[in-house]
Amino acid sequence: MADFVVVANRLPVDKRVEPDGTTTWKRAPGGLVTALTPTLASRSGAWVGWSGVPDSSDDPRIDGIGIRSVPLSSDEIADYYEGFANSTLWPLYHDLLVEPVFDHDWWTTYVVVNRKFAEAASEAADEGATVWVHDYQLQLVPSMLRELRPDLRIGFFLHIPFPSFELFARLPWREELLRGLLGADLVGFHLPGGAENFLTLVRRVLNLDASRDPVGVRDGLGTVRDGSRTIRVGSFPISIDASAVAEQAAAMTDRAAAIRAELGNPSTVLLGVDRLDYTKGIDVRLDALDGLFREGRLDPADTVLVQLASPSREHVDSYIAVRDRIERSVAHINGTHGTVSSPPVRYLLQPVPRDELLAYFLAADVMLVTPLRDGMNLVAKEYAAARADLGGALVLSEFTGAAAEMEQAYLVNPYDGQNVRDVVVRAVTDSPEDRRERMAVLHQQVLDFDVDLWSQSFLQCLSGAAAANEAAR
Ligand SMILES: Nc1ncnc2c1ncn2[C@@H]1O[C@H](COP(=O)(O)OP(=O)(O)O)[C@@H](O)[C@H]1O
Ligand SMILES: O=P(O)(O)OC[C@H]1O[C@H](O[C@H]2O[C@H](CO)[C@@H](O)[C@H](O)[C@H]2O)[C@H](O)[C@@H](O)[C@@H]1O
Repeated sequence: MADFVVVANRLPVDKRVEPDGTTTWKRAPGGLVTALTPTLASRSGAWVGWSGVPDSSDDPRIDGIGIRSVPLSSDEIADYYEGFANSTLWPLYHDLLVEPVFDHDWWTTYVVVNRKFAEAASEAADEGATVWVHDYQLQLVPSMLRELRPDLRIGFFLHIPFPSFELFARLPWREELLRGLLGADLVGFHLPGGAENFLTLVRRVLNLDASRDPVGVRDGLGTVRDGSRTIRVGSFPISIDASAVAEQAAAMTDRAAAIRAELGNPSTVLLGVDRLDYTKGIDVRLDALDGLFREGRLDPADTVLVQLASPSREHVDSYIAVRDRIERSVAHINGTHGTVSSPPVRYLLQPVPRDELLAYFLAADVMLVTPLRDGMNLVAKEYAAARADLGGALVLSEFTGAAAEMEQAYLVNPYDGQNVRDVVVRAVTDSPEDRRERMAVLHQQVLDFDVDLWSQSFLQCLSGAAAANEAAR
């Protein structure tokens, strides 16, 4: 039984089946795991989640974290994960970048799978434990869990944007989803705008008393009154373990120089690092590069874009389509502007080891982060943390959560191709002093507002919110 339980769609471990048939587990390198490991280890913690493969129920113990697998069948993965989570909620919450599918069978499976997670959390949690539920895949878990275990302190955090009334209200299951979230004592979003959208929806869809004041960052919480309970609503921008990133990156300078040499020592190295997702705007930066070569503003013989993409949600139609689009665009640029020996775009569709990724950050003159919509975008923060040398420049879409904090980046509107091209040229050609000044602010900013601040501020607000509800009870 655990005193602190994290519930997330994915477990913080990767399962590997070796060639001889044995199974090994490795801690996954994600930010959430890094953020929560100290709390999990110090409070006898457990993590409830799915292994990422069908029908897996092993419960390994990693770094003092108790793992509790929620086994999902292939049909459940298709309807809950690829279907309702990633073909209904993901596109709807990301401003309809593709058309969301509304399918009643997917919804039924979403309810069934959310109940499995709630039951597993209920079994893992000690009397009065704190349970922190994460993300859009599990929005029904807070209320299901509260019904099973009224003694628990329950927090919920959404990692992706939370949409306006006009978008969210299209969901046939809008009331159920809002009610699901209201099982928590504290509901957290990256940005105040998401929290304010939630308060408006609760007022208009459920007719509950919800505060109207602007929500602050890490304080100035909103409130919803639901019977005798008060649900707090706040903004907690996630971050990274910036000092660890800076330290690891500092050891990679030789490899960074070797990467530049492997690329033919061009004057300008541009870099993109993303999950292969249509929200990330990989095509936006490829179009900009094509345009800049055509306009003669960048020289294809002396410029290289390295695009590191990690495969994601590969069975979902919209992900198959975006992969096709990107690969055609890479071939077009290399075919039109390159030579056999020096293609201007180097594209990799595979996850890159962590150290190597940090070396690419150091090797890049300009990092291109151009999503059409993104809850936060940790890549932007990792790049700024890695550049303790104050080199490099960050081009950052205004439509990321990170842009709200990283105002010294070269901000772009990814929907305005002309603007993207102009800003990329500025980031490449600005004086070294101007670029250094911007990077100094960004680097310090990610060191000051790190992932520890994110988790501690959320957990502190959760403790206050839950204590108030317990007193009222
Ligand atoms: N090709 C890649 N190889 C290795 N790691 C990657 C790759 N692409 C993305 N990542 C890592 O995955 C994480 C992505 O987080 P984020 O930018 O917040 O977006 P999302 O969670 O939507 O994928 C970062 O830690 C980043 O370093
Ligand atoms: O689990 P997957 O389906 O493979 O997807 C990976 C994760 O993608 C999403 O990440 C979001 O969270 C980041 C951290 O808060 C944020 O920076 C980013 O903007 C979001 O897109 C998703 O929300 C996670 O649940 C997935 O695990």
